[in-house]
Amino acid sequence: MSDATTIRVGDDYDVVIGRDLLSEVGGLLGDGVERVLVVHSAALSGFAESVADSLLRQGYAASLAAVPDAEAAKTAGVASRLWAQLGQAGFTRSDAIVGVGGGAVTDLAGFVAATWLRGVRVVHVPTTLLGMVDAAVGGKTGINTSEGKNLVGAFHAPAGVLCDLDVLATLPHADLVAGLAEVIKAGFIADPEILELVEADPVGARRADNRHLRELVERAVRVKADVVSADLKEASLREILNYGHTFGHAIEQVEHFSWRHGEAVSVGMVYVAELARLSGHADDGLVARHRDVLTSVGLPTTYRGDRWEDLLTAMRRDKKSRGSTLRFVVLDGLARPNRLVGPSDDLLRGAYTLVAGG
Ligand SMILES: NC(=O)c1ccc[n+]([C@@H]2O[C@H](COP(=O)([O-])OP(=O)(O)OC[C@H]3O[C@@H](n4cnc5c(N)ncnc54)[C@H](O)[C@@H]3O)[C@@H](O)[C@H]2O)c1
Ligand SMILES: O=C(O)C(=O)C[C@@H](O)[C@H](O)[C@H](O)COP(=O)(O)O
Ligand SMILES: [Zn+2]
Repeated sequence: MSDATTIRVGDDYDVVIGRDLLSEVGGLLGDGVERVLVVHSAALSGFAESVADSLLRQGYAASLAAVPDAEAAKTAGVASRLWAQLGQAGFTRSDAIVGVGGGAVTDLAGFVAATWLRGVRVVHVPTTLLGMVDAAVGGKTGINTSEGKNLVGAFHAPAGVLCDLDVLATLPHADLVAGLAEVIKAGFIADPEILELVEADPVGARRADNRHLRELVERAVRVKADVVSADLKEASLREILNYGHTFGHAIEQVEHFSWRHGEAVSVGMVYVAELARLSGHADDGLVARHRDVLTSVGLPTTYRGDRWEDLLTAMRRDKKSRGSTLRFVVLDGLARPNRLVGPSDDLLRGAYTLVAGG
């Protein structure tokens, strides 16, 4: 761990970023743990076995739980199977769960940890860029229901997060690019230096061997750590991390999760940038910068599904809504997040027309 960077989140836990770290998970579990359940996607058992082997060598009773890949992991049925496994293995409050995988797996593992015995420790080992910079950090856990994305969940901070950049070597290119959406989001809401790094070398940004990868990960994690340290339960400030997500989650829902989360958030950021411009918050230059930087790394900026009514229904279920009033995080300028409350139907549809390409 000598070359690793440690970012503290509140007074609670560390996010460790570096290389060759998979055998270090035990060090993040804390005292008194005997049993560990390593939850991982069935499609990705190699990393999970490395983690479990290192835990066994350190004397933990580690076992593996394979779950379906990607969004198929985030269901009540899968959570229920894990609860059964924990019950049969006699998991107590001094035992722990380790989530190894992308954001879908860590959201599920975190949710099961939050609910088992009303809360046991969880350590996350994110294996996607998106997981490292966003999903594994901050304690939002959850599963989907047929009505929408992340509608059931809990805030449950992890005991630690281990980001081993080496694992990104096997990540499919499209998933790496999808992770850049949340990196770029952190740039727009709080750290413009991120945007400058991506804009200076967008081709490099799309590669797992990007020489700026570690700096991008560290900067995005710092943005997230600062926000959730101040507002874990999303009373107000934390909403800024939801930039682009109202429309993004609606696309995911309407398209039955055939879009990657990062791809949908990319279009969602352009949608909300247009909404900000139409409502007098953002200027033309800021909207153009969204399209330019997202396009430059290969992310989508249009949605051509012609599903406005379905999208609107899905947006109304957004957690930032209050009663029948939709609320959006908008930018008044670069790194100047604000809220747009109750935009008119004309405004909502006007922004949709602009991301639908005409
Ligand atoms: N809790 C939060 O704060 C938060 C934040 C952002 C996103 N999310 C959630 O995260 C999820 C998206 O996460 P994601 O983008 O990581 O996608 P994902 O978890 O669906 O993983 C994408 C794909 O990459 C594969 N994969 C993962 N790591 C790999 C590796 N190293 N090598 C090869 N293949 C690998 C997975 O098997 C999967 O097929 C969504 O459900 C989203 O809602 C949560
Ligand atoms: O951590 C947060 O807060 C976020 O909003 C980060 C988002 O990138 C993430 O996708 C989150 O899961 C969305 O949460 P939700 O509350 O809109 O379900
Ligand atoms: Zn997100």
